[in-house]
Amino acid sequence: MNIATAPAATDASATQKSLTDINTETGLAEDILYPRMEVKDLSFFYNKGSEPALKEVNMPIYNNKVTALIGPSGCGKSTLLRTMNRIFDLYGNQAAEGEILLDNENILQRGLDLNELRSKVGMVFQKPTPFPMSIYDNITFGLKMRGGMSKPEMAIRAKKALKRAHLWKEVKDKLHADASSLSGGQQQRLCIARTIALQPEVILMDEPTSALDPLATSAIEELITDLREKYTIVIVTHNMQQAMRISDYTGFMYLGELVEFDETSKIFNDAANQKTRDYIAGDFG
Ligand SMILES: Nc1ncnc2c1ncn2[C@@H]1O[C@H](COP(=O)(O)OP(=O)(O)OP(=O)(O)O)[C@@H](O)[C@H]1O
Repeated sequence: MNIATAPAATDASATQKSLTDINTETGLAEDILYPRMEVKDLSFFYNKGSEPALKEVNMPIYNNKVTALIGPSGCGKSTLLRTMNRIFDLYGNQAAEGEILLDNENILQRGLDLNELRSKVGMVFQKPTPFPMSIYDNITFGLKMRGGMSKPEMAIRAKKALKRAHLWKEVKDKLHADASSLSGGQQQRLCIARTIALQPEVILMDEPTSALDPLATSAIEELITDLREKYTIVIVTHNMQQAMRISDYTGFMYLGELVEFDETSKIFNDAANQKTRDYIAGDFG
């Protein structure tokens, strides 16, 4: 495995592709691993001056990998996820300290264009949240808001996003039907398609399958595994089996701290920290 630091990026589409390198032993081209995002000494306060919900968290988010955040209820998983596209800016009394670098730029800096940030760092929530409009309009809504795209271009982008979200075949004949007519699992794939249509660099997922049945869950898991080719994904999950199945890296959190971060196989088979081992073994949580 090759590890490199993130290249300074000026063009999102250019950095969307993973860099490749030639493995000197095998002679084959392979991806270079680098942190697409880096969380540095991050502390987060829901109320200024109160106990922090995150305590000096440091963590890389590697490009074109799935990173899972696990830990007992209330340990700060969702809080960490939400700092990564500054959803917390929606509420006045909250504060973050430290840095989160996205392609070497600190996204916590003042004056950052939050709409631009959120189109680079998309988010999928626990419950499917389709807009009250047609399937097609759900996909093109963000594109229209952003502007600069013709109708035919938008139609091509929408089709691509629906295909990539494994939904095209199921909806191609009813694109103008109301999104609420879809099943829960289809609605969640629609929300993923809506996020993908904006071509983000990173996709954040907050327990995206917890409201779905096992069949819909496995469709989303398969989709996440596919999406990794093009996107960097961070997922919060309560489901240990799911973290094992779909993630490359796992961070175990406890009481606002990132206790351990490593390759998923290491965390689940040979964690360095006793607390992590106890949690994985189901001793608490
Ligand atoms: N809006 C809020 N205002 C004040 N405190 C909050 C708020 N949201 C979360 N917290 C607190 O921040 C801490 C971390 O919460 P967070 O939701 O990030 O945990 P979590 O690990 O995602 O939990 P769960 O697995 O139950 O979703 C908890 O102590 C929680 O009570």
